[in-house]
Amino acid sequence: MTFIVSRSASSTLHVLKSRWLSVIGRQQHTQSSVEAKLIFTKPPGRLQLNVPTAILIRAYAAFISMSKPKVVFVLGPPGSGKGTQCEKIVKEFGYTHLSAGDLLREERNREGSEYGALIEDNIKNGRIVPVEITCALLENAMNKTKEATGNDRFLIDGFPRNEDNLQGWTNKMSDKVEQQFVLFFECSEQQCTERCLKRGESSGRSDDNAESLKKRFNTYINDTVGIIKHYEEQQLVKKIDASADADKVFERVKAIFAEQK
Ligand SMILES: Nc1ncnc2c1ncn2[C@@H]1O[C@H](COP(=O)(O)OP(=O)(O)OP(=O)(O)O)[C@@H](O)[C@H]1O
Ligand SMILES: O=c1ccn([C@@H]2O[C@H](COP(=O)(O)O)[C@@H](O)[C@H]2O)c(=O)[nH]1
Repeated sequence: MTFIVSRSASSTLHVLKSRWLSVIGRQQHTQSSVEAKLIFTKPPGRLQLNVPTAILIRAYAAFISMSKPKVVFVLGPPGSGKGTQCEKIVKEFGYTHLSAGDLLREERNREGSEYGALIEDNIKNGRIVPVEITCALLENAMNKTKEATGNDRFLIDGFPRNEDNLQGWTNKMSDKVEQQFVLFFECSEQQCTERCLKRGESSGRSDDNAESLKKRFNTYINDTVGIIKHYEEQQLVKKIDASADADKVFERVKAIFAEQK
């Protein structure tokens, strides 16, 4: 018999966490015939339950999966409206928006960053920064958000963009997160370029110019499209026509998020 004494039902799973190793460490305790005694000691009453250990193990497995941050990747060509739609999703559905590009620009601007020059060189030329840098920035931002706000649902905007990104993320993060789906904004090069050039009149971005945009599109076609195909093969992609105005596009986005539990 395993005794688990807990102040309340809600804290029981946390108790289970600390007991998990000792429970599964002994083979006979994984048999469903072996019972664990759950004792809730929260006043005013004292509730005692006998629960098969196998059920506790399943509950704990569910708890572990529930407690993994949920991630939606947001992909599409430069200027397709990823950032614009992410802001709307944040307001309506309570996700935290993490733009890989914004995190890289922030790191580039950070005084003393050893990666500043390398990041700027890549951004200006529309190339992809090595995944070790981007993945570390993303993981750090996820942890900080979780700690500060408790929110563990993330829109990761503009990542993964190439094979190096995909491999690096898979190796380091795939066991730590629950991948919900990939939102893919489809929009023509001409329309996206027009949007970015217009944005360039005020954005101050070193890559919102015709020369950089040509390079960014080449990278998108040569590298990122393959990543979207990879997720399509896994039936993870939700494709959206992003050529309409932002509110119309959001109607389509909303329908996708509304069908998530
Ligand atoms: N549906 C839309 N119709 C017209 N303009 C849009 C639409 N969505 C976004 N924009 C404008 O286009 C520009 C690019 O949008 P946004 O920054 O959201 O795209 P993005 O995909 O995040 O771009 P990037 O990958 O280059 O960061 C912005 O100036 C934005 O206001
Ligand atoms: O995962 C990423 C994301 C971005 N970059 C670099 O930043 C620029 C700008 O990205 P936006 O998403 O348009 O803000 C992009 O062209 C890359 O150079 C990256 O390397 N890795």
